Amino acid sequence: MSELILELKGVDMQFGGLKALSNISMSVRRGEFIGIIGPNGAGKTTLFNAISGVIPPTAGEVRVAGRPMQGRAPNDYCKLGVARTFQTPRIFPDMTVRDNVRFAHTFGNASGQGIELIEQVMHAVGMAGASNETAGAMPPARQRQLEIAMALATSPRLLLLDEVAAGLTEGEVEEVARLIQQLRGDYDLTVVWIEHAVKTLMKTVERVAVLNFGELIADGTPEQVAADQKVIDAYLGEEEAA
Ligand SMILES: Nc1ncnc2c1ncn2[C@@H]1O[C@H](COP(=O)(O)OP(=O)(O)OP(=O)(O)O)[C@@H](O)[C@H]1O
Repeated sequence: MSELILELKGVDMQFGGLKALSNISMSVRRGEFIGIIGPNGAGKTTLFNAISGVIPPTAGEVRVAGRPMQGRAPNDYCKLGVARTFQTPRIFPDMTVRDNVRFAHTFGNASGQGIELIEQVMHAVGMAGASNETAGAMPPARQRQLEIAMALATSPRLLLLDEVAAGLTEGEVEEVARLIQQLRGDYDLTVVWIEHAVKTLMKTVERVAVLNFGELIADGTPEQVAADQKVIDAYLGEEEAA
């Protein structure tokens, strides 16, 4: 069996009276490409926060590359090769694209890859020509691309993408999907991708996990998940009608 890069066991996230994640258990093998779908407020971003140590879970266990992550600092996640993007890009708006990527490389590149990685990742996401642009002046879709470049500059093994295709046209979403596929191969990544663009996501990923009201209601191949009545009732019926 191939190596498990991520394991969740009985993960809960309690926000006061709200249980945003409830007893989530799932594993991700090295090299897998997984999509996470579910209605608004289902707990998808909260799951990323739990996996990346941004908001550690209130119960249960997260393991990255076999190591228990409880009590670890965000830097430890980076050292173990976890990188993520945010729904609202977290970039330095007054800095240029290159300086943003350079920052990520300097402070997050635990495996010590040389500075040539900076130009390489900008090229990989199609931003080589924009390296001197001010990051905050770019449209949101470009800022998300920049965030992907920043994530890549940390030399990740596990890349968590949170709605990197939000607000794009169907054609653009397809382009993003192709880019992620390409990066996955080129950088030997395990990818977990949260996205509402279900049609493209289902065609792209190998496995889909579905959250609803903080519970994992399905986890399987896109075909299995698309045929699952619980998923259709909770999400897909509504998406198709939209
Ligand atoms: N830091 C927090 N404090 C309190 N409640 C939170 C916090 N973060 C998320 N929540 C709540 O947890 C629930 C899950 O939110 P989350 O953002 O994970 O959903 P989501 O599936 O990512 O939704 P969307 O598709 O709209 O991005 C929501 O009810 C949200 O309001």
